[in-house]
Amino acid sequence: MKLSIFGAGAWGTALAVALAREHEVTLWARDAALIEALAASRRNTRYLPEAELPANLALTADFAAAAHAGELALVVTPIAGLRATLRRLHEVCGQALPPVLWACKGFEAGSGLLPHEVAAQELPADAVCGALSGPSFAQEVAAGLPSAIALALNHGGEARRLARALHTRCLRIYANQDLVGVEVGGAVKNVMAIAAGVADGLHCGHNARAALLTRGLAEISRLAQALGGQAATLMGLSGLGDLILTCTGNLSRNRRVGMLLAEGRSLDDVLASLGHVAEGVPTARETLARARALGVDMPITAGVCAMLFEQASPQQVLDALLERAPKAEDGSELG
Ligand SMILES: NC(=O)C1=CN([C@@H]2O[C@H](COP(=O)(O)OP(=O)(O)OC[C@H]3O[C@@H](n4cnc5c(N)ncnc54)[C@H](OP(=O)(O)O)[C@@H]3O)[C@@H](O)[C@H]2O)C=CC1
Ligand SMILES: O=C(CO)COP(=O)(O)O
Repeated sequence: MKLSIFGAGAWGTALAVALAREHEVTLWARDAALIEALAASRRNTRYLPEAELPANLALTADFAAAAHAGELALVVTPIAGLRATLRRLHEVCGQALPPVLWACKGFEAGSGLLPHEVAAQELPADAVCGALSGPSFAQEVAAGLPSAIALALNHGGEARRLARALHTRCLRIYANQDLVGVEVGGAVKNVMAIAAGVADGLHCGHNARAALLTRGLAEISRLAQALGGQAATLMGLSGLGDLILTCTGNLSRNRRVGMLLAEGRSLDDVLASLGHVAEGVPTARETLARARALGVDMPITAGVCAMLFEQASPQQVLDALLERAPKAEDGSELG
């Protein structure tokens, strides 16, 4: 299959390396100098230095050429770049728009929209499109280590066809019909990973981390259901799976943000030192706004927002969470 990947950060590069083992892949980046460097060294030293780029991987900074090259477009920019990339794809391809998958995780800053809601504003109503999301650190996927991710589409038959076409022994693709659940799981686990990094940075212990993941999953699930997703999805790859990976794996950038905040570093300093996107930061604010509009209680997310945007210290946020009144495990009041 001919695939075009838009975005040559860590994840776009890893997917390109993995998918080029089976497919004809073109990787596009907006930065022509980056593409030149990749072509010269066959390595993305800026975003994924560990991986060698296979000889059959085509590289380009020409958006239209990449758009026309693919029978499937994969948008792997951060969510901040999703809207512009979809708009450009539609402009360039018109009626010939191929199926589009996005791999970004988050709510769009400013609008608070999930990726499929952004797509509904930028692509024609009959576009076949959806999300690729799940527990998948770029370095491990590029190295060919086994991973499993979900593919959720607005068209069930196409989801199954594309899952079959993209599936490999090491990059296992599971079709899913719950686009809302898959997107909410992928977005909000990054907020929880910041919280988990803080808890571990404050040496709260293993019990605390397990409690945080479990109560975090309850928050994510409440929000997903209020937005029309299904609870079962959040027990799957793009819910529990990605939550475990990102909250416990030291390769996570969002978890690293939390750990550095717990050391007393400022958010600006932490983000400047990261060298990569940390989607949980802008998404925390949007998650909380959407939750509040829907009357969904998300105390961990609120704590992360207080720390990121209201100068609350990690210890103050931890204390506030621990001082909450007891509740039933399903979130109801004890009465
Ligand atoms: N890394 C991972 O393991 C995984 C990441 N993801 C998700 O994939 C998305 C991308 O992450 P990742 O590749 O890791 O991020 P990185 O920080 O490694 O790279 C970001 C890339 O996106 C480009 N970019 C940034 N803003 C825009 C924009 N507005 N328009 C077009 N391109 C842009 C950057 O280009 P430039 O250099 O020009 O700024 C760079 O190539 C995120 O939503 C992330 O949550 C999902 C699964 C795994
Ligand atoms: O989404 C990811 C793994 O599934 C990557 O997480 P980070 O963005 O926190 O590194």
